Amino acid sequence: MLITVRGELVEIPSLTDIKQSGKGVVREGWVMLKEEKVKYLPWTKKWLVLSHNSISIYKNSKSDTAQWTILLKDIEKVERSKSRTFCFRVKSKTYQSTTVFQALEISVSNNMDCYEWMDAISARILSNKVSGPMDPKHEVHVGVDNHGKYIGLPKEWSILLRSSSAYTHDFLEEPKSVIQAFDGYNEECSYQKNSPETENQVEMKGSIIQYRSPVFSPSAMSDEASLHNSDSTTATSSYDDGDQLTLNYHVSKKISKNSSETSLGSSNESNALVFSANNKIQPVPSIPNKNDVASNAKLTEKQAMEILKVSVTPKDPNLIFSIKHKLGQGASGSVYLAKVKAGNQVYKDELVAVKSMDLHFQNRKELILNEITVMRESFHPNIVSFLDAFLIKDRHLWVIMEYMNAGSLTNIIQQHKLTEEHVARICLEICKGIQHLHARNVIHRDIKSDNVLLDKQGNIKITDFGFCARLMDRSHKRVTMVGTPYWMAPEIIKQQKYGTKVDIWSLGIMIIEMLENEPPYLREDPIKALYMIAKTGAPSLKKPELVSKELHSFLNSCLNSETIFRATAAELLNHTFLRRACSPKSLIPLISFDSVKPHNH
Ligand SMILES: Nc1ncnc2c1ncn2[C@@H]1O[C@H](COP(=O)(O)OP(=O)(O)OP(=O)(O)O)[C@@H](O)[C@H]1O
Repeated sequence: MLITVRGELVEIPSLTDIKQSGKGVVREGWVMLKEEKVKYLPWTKKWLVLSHNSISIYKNSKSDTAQWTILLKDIEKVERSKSRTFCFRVKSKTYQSTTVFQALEISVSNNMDCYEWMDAISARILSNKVSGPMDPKHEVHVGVDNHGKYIGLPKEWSILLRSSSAYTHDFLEEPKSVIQAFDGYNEECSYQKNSPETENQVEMKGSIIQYRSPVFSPSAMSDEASLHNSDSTTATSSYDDGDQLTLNYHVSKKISKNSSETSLGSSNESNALVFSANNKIQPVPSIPNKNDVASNAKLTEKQAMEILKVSVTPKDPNLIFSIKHKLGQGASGSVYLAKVKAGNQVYKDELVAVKSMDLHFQNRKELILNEITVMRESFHPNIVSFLDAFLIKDRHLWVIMEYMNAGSLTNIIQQHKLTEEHVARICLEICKGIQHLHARNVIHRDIKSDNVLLDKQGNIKITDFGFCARLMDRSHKRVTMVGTPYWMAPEIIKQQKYGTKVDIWSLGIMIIEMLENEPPYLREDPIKALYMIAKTGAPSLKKPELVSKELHSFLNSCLNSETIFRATAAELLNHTFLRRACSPKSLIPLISFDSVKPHNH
């Protein structure tokens, strides 16, 4: 079908075409909708279909011809709306032409459905803004010529380096260190395109530049919606209040070592980092091999799904929990605050945190298994407890965790000046959690303030086990480059064999965060930060004179480039500095602020 959009003829495929095309339907279901400006028009029930490049409105699920199609590239933003319960607004870019609507209000059956529609549309809007190359292949061999210049750098790396302050005399003086940091990125390139997340990224064996999925602020509704048929979920859920939602794009660049390892079933390890918009970097998970996860087998996607299916509780979580609002957005999904519905005796807490992941958009399902397995097995007062997991329609995985009602240590660091007694308490609790993991030969690999959560009683716990690795035994070492660059130990960056002590280095960096509000080199480009860590080793404090001897000594025990001289968690627990720890109660003034405001990006 041809329609006119801003004077241009645009071909709109029929629903049969969309379904038969390789990309297919991303999401479809019944909605109530109306055009915002046209007040007198009633809400009408329509069949909404999201494809990779458009949203189409059909009379019902059997109609083949769209009544209306909106190209995603014409959408300016997606935000929560208070016009109706479980409602969101799709706002088009302002055009002169009257052929394009200004804003569509879409109401669905429950809060989660609303978020999932918004997330799905937003991810697609982003992927329509950034399109990656299709299927190029080439060999990349990086080297240094006689004049000290790089030769053979992948184009993406050149761009990154050129746009990076790292491409200055520092790097030009020591290109070998740069190459050492990038070592392993020199294999055959391949590009992947298959999910909102991967579609937003150019991926090759040497690097992935990823534009991360949009992040929403939390929900804004007030009462239970009347249920109308939605294909997306069948049960109702109730929610509490919240604020207006707006859509933001968090752009991130992701770098991984071996994209071949991203294919499921590979037992190799991957080097993966996400460079996020605020110059923080998040890791892209490595494919677990036989030492990761509990499983000793190479997992295909199908096998991972089979294991997931038997690992979850076979119930509809919507009948047990009501979603209140969004707490935050992670790389693999969104985290919501949820209330356990009345009459449920299974969960002792009234409030829980729900991490919801759309498996359709997860091409590394083993990592989710990794997270669930380690959390489930790591029951400890300093590790966020796993409570349950559910799978909705074999697609939406809900991981239920204990709710940490004071948010992350990052929030606290940003709002308060911590005393050494506070720092000692936090280190003591985190060391206990790390020791518990290390005693089980588990390396967390992503210790940082973002992954330390607190509650209002002053309890401190480690979370985010997506990147952890299990060693065969304590003498076993790994080489995978996983972590968040600013917190990464030099041996990981240099691709040397490493063990549990990488977590101790990251703890040292987290102490610097607590003292100076941010880790060293945060203001540098991630690539330069990697280089600086590899080159400099232990970073210096900005104002060492303000720090006690005990804390200096503790920090030095963590931040020793020579791993044999770096302390173990057990050794740190005996360090005199930790004897200065304040009581958990003394942390309460730090968390009395509204630290867990609904997610508001
Ligand atoms: N148990 C919890 N209680 C309270 N807030 C939580 C809990 N778990 C996560 N959050 C919050 O939700 C947000 C996203 O968490 P998540 O673990 O998904 O983030 P991430 O580590 O960035 O993502 P990913 O694990 O997908 O890479 C964070 O801001 C975190 O503080």
